Amino acid sequence: MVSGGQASPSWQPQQQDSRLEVLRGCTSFACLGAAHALPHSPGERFNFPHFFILGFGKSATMSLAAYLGAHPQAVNPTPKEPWFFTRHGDCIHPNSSALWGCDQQAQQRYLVGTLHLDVVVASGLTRAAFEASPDYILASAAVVAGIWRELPWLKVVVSMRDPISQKMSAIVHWGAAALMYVVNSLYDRHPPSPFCAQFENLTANPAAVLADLKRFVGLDPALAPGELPRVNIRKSKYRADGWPMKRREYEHILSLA
Ligand SMILES: Nc1ncnc2c1ncn2[C@@H]1O[C@H](COP(=O)(O)OS(=O)(=O)O)[C@@H](OP(=O)(O)O)[C@H]1O
Repeated sequence: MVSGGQASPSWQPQQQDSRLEVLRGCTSFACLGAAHALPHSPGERFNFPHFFILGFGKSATMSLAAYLGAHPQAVNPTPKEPWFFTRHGDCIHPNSSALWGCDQQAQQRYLVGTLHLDVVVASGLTRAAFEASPDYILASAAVVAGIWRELPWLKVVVSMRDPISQKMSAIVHWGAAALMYVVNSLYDRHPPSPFCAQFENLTANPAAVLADLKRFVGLDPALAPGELPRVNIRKSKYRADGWPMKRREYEHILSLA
C-alpha cells in the first residue's frame, strides 16, 4: 500500500494491491502514477483523471464541457476551469533549472478538492473525472511536457474553429481578436492523439461528432444527454444584430488568421 498517498520513486506495488486500493487516498501525482501502473480490475472503466478538454477560445468549448459534464458517468471539476497547471498549482518554479513540478499541497487540493478523487474511487472507477481549463492549449512546451509526465494516460479533446469566425466571435465577446495558435505539437505527438472537435462540423452535425467524442472518451452513449447545450451564445448577450465591420478590422483579423 502507499503510505499517506505518497508513492516514493522506489515504491513498487505489491501483488495484492489493486489500482483502486492504491488510488484511494492518493494525494500526489506520483501516487497516481503508481496506481496506473497496475491493471484495471474487471468493471473499472476509467483512469483518473480521465480526460481534459482544451479549447481554442470561442470554439464552443464551454458547451462541450457542459455536455460531457451532464453525463452521469462524468465527474465535474470544482471550479469548472481549474487552471491548475498554468496558474493555481504553483507548478512553475521561477529561477529553477530543475524539471518543474507542482506544489505538494496544491496537488492534494487539485486531486481531491478539484477533481474529486473520492467520488471516482467510490464509484469503483466507473465515473470519469475531467477538467476544461482554456489556457492549457496555449501553455508552454515545458508545461505541456509536465502534464504528460504527470498524467500520461490522459485523453485530450481539442475544440477548434475557423480562425476568421473565431476572431469575429472574440471581438464581439471580448472586444479583441485573440490570437489562435496551432495545437501545441507536444499534445499532438503524445499517444493517444487528441480528439479534434471542429466547430463547423460540431454545429452542423452535433449528433455525429458527439457520438465520436463519447466513443473517444469512453462515456456510455446510451446515458448521454440528448443535445449539445448552447453556452456563451453571442446572440443572447452581445451585439445581437452584428456590426458593420470596417475594412481595417477585417484586414486585422485576416492578418491574425
Ligand atoms: N450548441 C452550439 N451551437 C452553435 N454555436 C455554439 C454552441 N455552443 C456554443 N456555441 C458558440 O461558441 C462560441 C462560444 O465558444 P466558447 O464557449 O468556447 O467561448 S469561450 O472562449 O469559452 O469564452 C459562441 O460563438 P458566437 O455566438 O459566434 O460568438 C457560441 O455561440
